[in-house]
Amino acid sequence: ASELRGVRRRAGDVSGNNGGRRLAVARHLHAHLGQPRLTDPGRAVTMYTQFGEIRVQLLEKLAPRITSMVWELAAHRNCTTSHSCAFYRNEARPLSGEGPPYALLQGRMYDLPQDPPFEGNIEVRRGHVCFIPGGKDFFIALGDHPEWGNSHPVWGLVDDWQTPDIIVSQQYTNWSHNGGTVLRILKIEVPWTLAVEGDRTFGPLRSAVAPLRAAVAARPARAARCAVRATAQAVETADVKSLNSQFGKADAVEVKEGRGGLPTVFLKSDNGATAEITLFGGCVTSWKTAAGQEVLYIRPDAVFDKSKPISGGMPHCFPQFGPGNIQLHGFARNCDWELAGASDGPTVTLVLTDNEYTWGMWPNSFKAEYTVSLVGDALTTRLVVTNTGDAPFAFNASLHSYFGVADVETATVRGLQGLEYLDRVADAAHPSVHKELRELATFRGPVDAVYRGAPAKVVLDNGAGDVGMASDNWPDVVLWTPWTAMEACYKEFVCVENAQYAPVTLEAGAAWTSATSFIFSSDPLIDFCNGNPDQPECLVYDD
Ligand SMILES: O=P(O)(O)OC[C@H]1O[C@@H](O)[C@H](O)[C@@H](O)[C@@H]1O
Repeated sequence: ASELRGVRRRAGDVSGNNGGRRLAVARHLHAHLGQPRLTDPGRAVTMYTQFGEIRVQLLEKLAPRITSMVWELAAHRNCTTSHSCAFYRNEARPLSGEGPPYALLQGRMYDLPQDPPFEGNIEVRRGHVCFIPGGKDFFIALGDHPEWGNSHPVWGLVDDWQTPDIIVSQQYTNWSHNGGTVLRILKIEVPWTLAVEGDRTFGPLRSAVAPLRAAVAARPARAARCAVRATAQAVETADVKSLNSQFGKADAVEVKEGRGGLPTVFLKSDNGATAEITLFGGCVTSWKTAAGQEVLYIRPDAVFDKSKPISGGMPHCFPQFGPGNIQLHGFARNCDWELAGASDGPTVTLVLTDNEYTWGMWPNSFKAEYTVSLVGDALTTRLVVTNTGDAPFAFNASLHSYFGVADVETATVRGLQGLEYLDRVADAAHPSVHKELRELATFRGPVDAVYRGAPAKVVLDNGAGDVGMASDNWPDVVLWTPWTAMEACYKEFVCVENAQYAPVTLEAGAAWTSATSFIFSSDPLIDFCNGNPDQPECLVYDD
C-alpha cells in the first residue's frame, strides 16, 4: 500500500456531505471547466466491482492527458486482474477535522502504460478522483480536502455514493506508515474492471478495431458468450438440467449449479477423487484427492458472478499471457465455454470458439478444446488450440494454476535449477534475465518469474505433500506470488503455471496441443510418470 503522497495538511477540512456541498462542488467545477457539467456530460467510464458500479465522469477539459489515458485503458478492457486494478484503502469521512480517517477510497490502476502526468491540479473536493503524484495510485475523495492545496491531479468526478459507501464499510486493518500516519487498509482488496460508459459486456468494439466491425458483421451470427456481468446480480445460467441429461454419467459426471449458481461439471473418479470445472472460464475450481485433500486454491476475493475471471483454481490465460495488446491473460477466462462432451472416465471436454466479443479484441477464428479427466487421484488436462480461420495467428497461453500451501514461505518448487528465468516483479513488460541456481525455488517475497525451457516434470512441496506436474508441450513454468499486495491471503497460495510464453504462430487449419497431469502425494514424489502407462499420473489420452 502506498501512502497518500504530497499531502500538505492544514486545519479546517470538513467532510460532511449534503445537497449544499454537492452544489458547491458543481459550482466549483463550473468555475473550473467553464460550463455546466450536466448539460455537457462528456465521456464517462465505469468501474465494476463486486459491490456494484462506480461511474466516473471524466473531467476532460481539466485533465485532458490523464482522462485520455484512462479512457484508453477502459476502451481496451484492461484492468481485468484483481492485482493491477483494485481498491486497497478505505478511509471513512471523519466526524470532524482532517482525520484520521482521511476521507478517501484509494486504489491502484497499474494497467496504465505509464505514470499519469501532473495536470488538473485544483483543490480536491468531495467526489473528485485524483491520482497521487508520481505513480498510478489514485483515490476518490469522500470529503473536501482544502488542506492538501492543489497538490493532486484531479481528473474525474463521482457523484453516486452507493458503491463507494459499501466499500468504505468493508473491514480494514490499521497499518502504520513510516511517517507514523495510521492508514486503513482493506482486509480484502476490492478489484474492479474498467469499461467505457454503457459498455456492460466490456463494451462495443474499441475504436482501434473498428475496421473489424465489417468483418464481424459478415460472419455467421454467433452469440457472444463472454458477457462478463457488471454486478453481482442474477447470473445468467445455462439450462444445467438439460446439460446434465445430455452429458451426465452415473456416479462419474454431473452437471449442476456450482458456486454462485454457475453451471459446473462435477467429476468423481472410481477411487472417490473429485474435481469441479465451471463453464465460465473453463476453470477447474476444485480438485480433491480420494483422501479429501483439496489441492487447488480459490482466493477470498474470488467472485462467481462473471463480473471478473475466477480468482483461483486453474484459469486459462489465452490468447495472451500478457501484458500485451489486450487485457492481461486474455479473454478465455472471461468466457462461457461450451460443454462439448463427457465420458465416465470421468472426463469432460469444453470448447471455446471465437465470437463477437473475442473479435472485438482479437480478430482471429479459433477453437480451444479443453479436456479434463480424473484418473484415480490424478487430474489430467489437455488444451488443443486450432486455427479455424484462413490466416495465420499468433498466441501465447498458460494454465494459471493456484495451489493452496501451508505457508507461502516454506513452499518450494523443484525441477527449475539451472534454468534461465525472466524476473517480472519490477516490470512485467521489461523483465530482467537471471539464472536459477537453487535446487528448490522459494517464495520469500514477491515472485513473478517465467522459467524458459522447463523440464516436463516439476514438483511443488505445498507443506502437506508434493504436487507433481508432468507436462507435455508446455515449454515454460511461471511462478507467482503477489506477496503482501494481497495481504489477506498471500500466505495461503502460490501459482505454479504451465506456460507457453513465446508466441506460437498457427497456420490456418493447424492445431497446437499441450497437456499436464497433476498428482498429489503426501509422501515425497521422488520420481513420477516415467512413461509407464501403468502409472495413473502419467498423461493418458485416447485420441
Ligand atoms: O489475474 P490474476 O489471477 O490476479 O493473476 C495475475 C498474475 O498472474 C501471473 O500469471 C502473472 O505472472 C503476474 O504478472 C500477474 O500479476
